[in-house]
Amino acid sequence: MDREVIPIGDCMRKVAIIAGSKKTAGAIAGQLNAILGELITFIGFSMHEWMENRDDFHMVLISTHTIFTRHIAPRIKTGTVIFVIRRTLLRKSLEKVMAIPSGSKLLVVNDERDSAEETIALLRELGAGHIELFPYFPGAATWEESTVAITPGEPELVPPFIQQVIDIDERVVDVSTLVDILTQFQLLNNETRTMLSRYADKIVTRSQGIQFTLQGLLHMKTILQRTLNMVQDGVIAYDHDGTITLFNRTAETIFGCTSEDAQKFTVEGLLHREGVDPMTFVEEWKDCLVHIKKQKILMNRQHIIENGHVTGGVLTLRAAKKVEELELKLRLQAKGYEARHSFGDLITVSQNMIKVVARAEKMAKSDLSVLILGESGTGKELFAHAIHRVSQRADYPFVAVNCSALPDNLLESELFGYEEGAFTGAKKGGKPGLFEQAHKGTIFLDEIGDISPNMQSRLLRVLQQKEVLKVGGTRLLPVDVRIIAATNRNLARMVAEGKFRDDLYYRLKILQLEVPPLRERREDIPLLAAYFLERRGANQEGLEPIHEALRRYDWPGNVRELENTMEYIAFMNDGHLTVEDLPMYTNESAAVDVPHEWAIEQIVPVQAAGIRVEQLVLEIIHHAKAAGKNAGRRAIVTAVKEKGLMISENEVRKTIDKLRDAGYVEVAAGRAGCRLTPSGFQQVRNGTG
Ligand SMILES: Nc1ncnc2c1ncn2[C@@H]1O[C@H](COP(=O)(O)OP(=O)(O)OP(=O)(O)O)[C@@H](O)[C@H]1O
Repeated sequence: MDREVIPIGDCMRKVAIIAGSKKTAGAIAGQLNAILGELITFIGFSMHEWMENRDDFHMVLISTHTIFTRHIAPRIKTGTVIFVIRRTLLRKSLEKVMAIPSGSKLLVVNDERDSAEETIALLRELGAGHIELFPYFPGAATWEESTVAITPGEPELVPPFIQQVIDIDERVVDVSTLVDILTQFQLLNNETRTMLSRYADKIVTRSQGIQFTLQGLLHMKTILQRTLNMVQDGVIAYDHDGTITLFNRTAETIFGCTSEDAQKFTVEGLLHREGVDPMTFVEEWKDCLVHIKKQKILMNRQHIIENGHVTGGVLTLRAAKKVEELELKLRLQAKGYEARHSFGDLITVSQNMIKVVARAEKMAKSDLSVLILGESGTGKELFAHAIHRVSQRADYPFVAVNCSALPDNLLESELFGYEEGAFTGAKKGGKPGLFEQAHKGTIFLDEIGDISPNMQSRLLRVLQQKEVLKVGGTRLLPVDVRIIAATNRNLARMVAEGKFRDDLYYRLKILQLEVPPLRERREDIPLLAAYFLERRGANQEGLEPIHEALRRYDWPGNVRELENTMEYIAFMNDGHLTVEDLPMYTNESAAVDVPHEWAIEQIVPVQAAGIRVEQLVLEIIHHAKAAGKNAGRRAIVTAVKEKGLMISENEVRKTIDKLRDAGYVEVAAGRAGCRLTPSGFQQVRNGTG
């Protein structure tokens, strides 16, 4: 019958035991308290003592069916959880009975007829069919045919004519009743199951099913523990509330404590004791390096999930030796066969970019090819690394190839490898190709838009057939590689113009990611600038004047150009850096051009040309500085002339005074002349923009 479980907190669980006599009830309560007393309190009552409708117990256990039906049933409050206790014998007691010669006739002595008959029924049920048993209790008719009696702990009731008494001790509560009680209180867990199976070992379980299950559990746990003790890694299993359920020998060595001691802690508590932050426990751990007892330990954690819920987990711990292997792995990374960047390395606050990152993370989960489009320096390669790192291929190589860096024939032998003697200069024994090296991993083909038609068809074949043919080879080699390709070229247009194979294009672009240029996410500029400076440990002070200039610049070389600029600034910053010192303004080709409208054919006085003189002078100063020239009064007059305009030196002086008063220029002593302040620079941009 399905009953409701009892949802109550610890320490409040109270169970009444009702039996024929106070003595029996007390004995049963004593047994149960000895087994489950830490979790539940059991109190015994004689059936006469039990008051009608008591409601201060969560459960009532009754010693026999007869007592329940004849005496107690009408006196129990509706809704109370009731069980009739099943009792059995200790294993050693049954062994005594089984040793009695077949055909013997024995009395079974108890305090009441019912009890004596129940004991006989129990002995029969437990397999004592080889002897004849007769009930005996105080007041029963004397019957002297037998000289041997069996009694469950009541030798004082044995009649005097009996010569031998076999005391089979008090009956004990059967494990099936314990299971019922624990289930009802939702207390059936790994710990109580282990306790039950130990108990079941001592008694003769009345339910064979339960006996087998529990013995099986104990047996399995023993085998598991033995097996885990042979494992070289430390293994710790724990249940939903962190209680440690298994702790193997290596774990004992690592933590310097016995499995028994460890099991007094929760897994978090144990790690905390070693100074490992249990907060990191929220997520799954993978190759997490921690220090336990001054030893480098590599820790992995996996959740155990049952029916969609985390019901526990397993921690594995690897000692220093394995860590060395990881260091070897890191050395491999340096060779370029492992992804160095993850999504965490991608700095952005741009909503636009955040969406691209979210798409990339989604794409990473699939195993399809990815095509990453974007201008040079936008972070395409960074995306490729990050995608690999969270993909199912993360534990295998990540091989990056820049397709435009090598001539066609070299790229071919790099990608596909070659057989010995394939061409003059080919290495003895041949060479494996990068596809082969990337087996089970990812190959990143950067600048895919630059590959020749021959390479396009070879690549297409690899994608279609998942096999590579080495240069000079005849044997097809199966490879399992995911391709991530990237280009800053307009592949769709190249396809339309017949410069890129459409079949290859469509295979590559199954998943397509477009990384926006930096000028379309200017909000990222200050963040990236600070990040690059910080990465170099550079002084970030005194750079306020140039922040606006950085934000306004178009960054044709995108994040890479910004990174280089910040490297330059980190090196140059002496606290007096100005906008004019920035590389993009000192490099003439990249400097802000003087706008077209200034270019007037004839020599005309500036005022007559209707030109804003201040703006023109600002432009000229800026242009001169960007070209690395000085911007004194004379130079400005000349520059104005070159534009077909006319201005006197006096006018230039007055204009400069005005500009200085407005805070747009600073006038240096000597030949250096004027230079723009940040607001002067902004004024130039406003005027030209
Ligand atoms: N969002 C970002 N956060 C931090 N660093 C970035 C970011 N985007 C790019 N970078 C850095 O900028 C540099 C250029 O990025 P990357 O090489 O990935 O660009 P790319 O688009 O592949 O360039 P190309 O097309 O020239 O190969 C790298 O050093 C990269 O780490």
